[in-house]
Amino acid sequence: MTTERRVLVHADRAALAGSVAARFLTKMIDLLDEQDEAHIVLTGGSVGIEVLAAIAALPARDQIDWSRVHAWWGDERWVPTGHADRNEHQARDALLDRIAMPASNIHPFPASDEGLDLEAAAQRYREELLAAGGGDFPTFAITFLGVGPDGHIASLFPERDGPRVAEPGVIAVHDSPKPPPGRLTLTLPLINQSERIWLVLAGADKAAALGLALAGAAVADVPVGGVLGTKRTVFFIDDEASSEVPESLIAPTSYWTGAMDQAEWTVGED
Ligand SMILES: O=C1O[C@H](COP(=O)(O)O)[C@@H](O)[C@H](O)[C@H]1O
Repeated sequence: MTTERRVLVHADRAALAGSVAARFLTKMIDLLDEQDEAHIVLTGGSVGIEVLAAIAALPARDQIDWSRVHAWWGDERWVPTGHADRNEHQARDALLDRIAMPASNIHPFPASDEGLDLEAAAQRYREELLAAGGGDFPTFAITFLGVGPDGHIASLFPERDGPRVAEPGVIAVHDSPKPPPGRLTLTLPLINQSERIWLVLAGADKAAALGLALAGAAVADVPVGGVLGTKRTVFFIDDEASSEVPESLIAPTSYWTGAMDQAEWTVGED
């Protein structure tokens, strides 16, 4: 376990998405050289989906054996199958429909039209995770998280019960302050079992939450402050989001250096 959190600042959100996409593909190629399969966790949110689209745009995506990759989600909005607000729907549109990942490797949360209530849906996702991990939760190689202006991650919102849940698992959320009110989310202890957590956020409206989180604000008030992967925790941000980040936390960064169709980028250790 490392308590180190790195902040990599990019000129703008397009540079950020391209840089994260390139790092992701590089890391996946390395991981799949070392292990049979990898479980990844996707996020919704504006930058999270832009990152997925940037991955889809890189030719290096075809160097990944996607049959050895399993995709999960950190949270989902309680709306029907195919609804435009579903994080699953947006991720399929941006990336999953464009790569050769087998359908059985894609693990969306249940949707609101599947005949389950929120609690039963959370339980079903928990069971699916445990089955994939052979009785334990799978080890997530890379977990993407967006961050809301209020400091929420996944569907763990400030001043709600979710960030206080102390057990690794999946919970139902009935009172999300951001619509829709019903959601499903991994708990913070389960998110923190991820080897690498890559937070992606951009825009001046995220700067205050990020600054508070890095300054050690209480997790119940600023949930993103409680995020810590077992190997790496990296905040990929744009310049606008960086205004309240202490200088000492900003790593000498690696910026995207090439056009989206070139395999040219500089990467640090992830
Ligand atoms: O509702 C959600 O919002 C957050 C952040 O979204 P953003 O558009 O402000 O970047 C996202 O991380 C989460 O997965 C999603 O359900």
